Amino acid sequence: MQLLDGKYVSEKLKGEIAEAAAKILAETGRKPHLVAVLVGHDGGSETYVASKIKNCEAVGFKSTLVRYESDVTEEELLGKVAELNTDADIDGIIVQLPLPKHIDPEKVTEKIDHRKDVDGFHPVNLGRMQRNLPSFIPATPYGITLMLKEYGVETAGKHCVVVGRSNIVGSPMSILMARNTTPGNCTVTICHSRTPDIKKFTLDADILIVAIGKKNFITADMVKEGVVVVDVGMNRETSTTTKSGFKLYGDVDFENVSKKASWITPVPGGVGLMTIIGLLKNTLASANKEVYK
Ligand SMILES: Nc1nc(=O)c2c([nH]1)NC[C@@H]1CN(c3ccc(C(=O)N[C@@H](CCC(=O)O)C(=O)O)cc3)C=[N+]21
Repeated sequence: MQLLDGKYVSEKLKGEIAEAAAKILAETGRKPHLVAVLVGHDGGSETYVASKIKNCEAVGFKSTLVRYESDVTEEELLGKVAELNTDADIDGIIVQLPLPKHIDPEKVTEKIDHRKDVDGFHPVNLGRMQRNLPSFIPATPYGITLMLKEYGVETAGKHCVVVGRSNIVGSPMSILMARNTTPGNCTVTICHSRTPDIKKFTLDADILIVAIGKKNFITADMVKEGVVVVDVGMNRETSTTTKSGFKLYGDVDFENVSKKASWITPVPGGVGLMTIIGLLKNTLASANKEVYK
């Protein structure tokens, strides 16, 4: 088993991103600027947004955190997004998901100017990605492709099984792995809650990407020898042994599945760290007007 090490890859790519940001600063006198909007106090979201902000600062980006209480109205939030859209100093806007039930995430996602949509969730970006046109690619799937590329994992002609069909991971991931790109050119199967026998598909996977949100969902009997495993699970449980009071678990029984895998991502230290890199790279591309003029 070889580790797909998110810590190693993310540190390396952060170095490259920091160099590019320094170049922008030298040439234009400005820094790439990300605005993150956080609604409410959900522990996970707060941690992830804090990590995004911290990493922006680490690579020389400007970042702004906009906070609302969970009783903010949809109207107020949409108004804020409209204001951020027209602010010329802002390159990227993300609204952290999930949002409280009274706010429609689709409305918020579509309100963000697709030219500043560094989460890559806007329908324009999703459509452009599917057509292999320049676009912002959702941060987690983007980070996963960067990881596979860094380790030179072969994907062409392989059977890639994606477990989960969410808008932010499973669905865009399946598009990326089927595209005529590197990584890509896979035969892709998407499994979800209505797939009667998921094991039948996972057992045939050369590459298995799991984003379903259930601790230890993938066990060793569900995979074949030599499989490449990407664990997108971020299952937080309270813990008395960690200083944060939480412990993070993936969707894969790492201890046993790793014995059969050729490559595998750990949790933490895998995909989560690469998500940050995807976001930073999108923000950099926006500042450089690489996707939209
Ligand atoms: N609009 C929006 N964009 C997102 O990109 C988005 C979102 N909403 N909602 C929630 C998910 C989740 N997410 C993570 C980011 C970083 C880590 C991360 O840094 N993980 C570290 C450690 C985390 C820890 O220890 O708690 C790791 O896996 O090693 C994880 C998860 C972004 N998301």
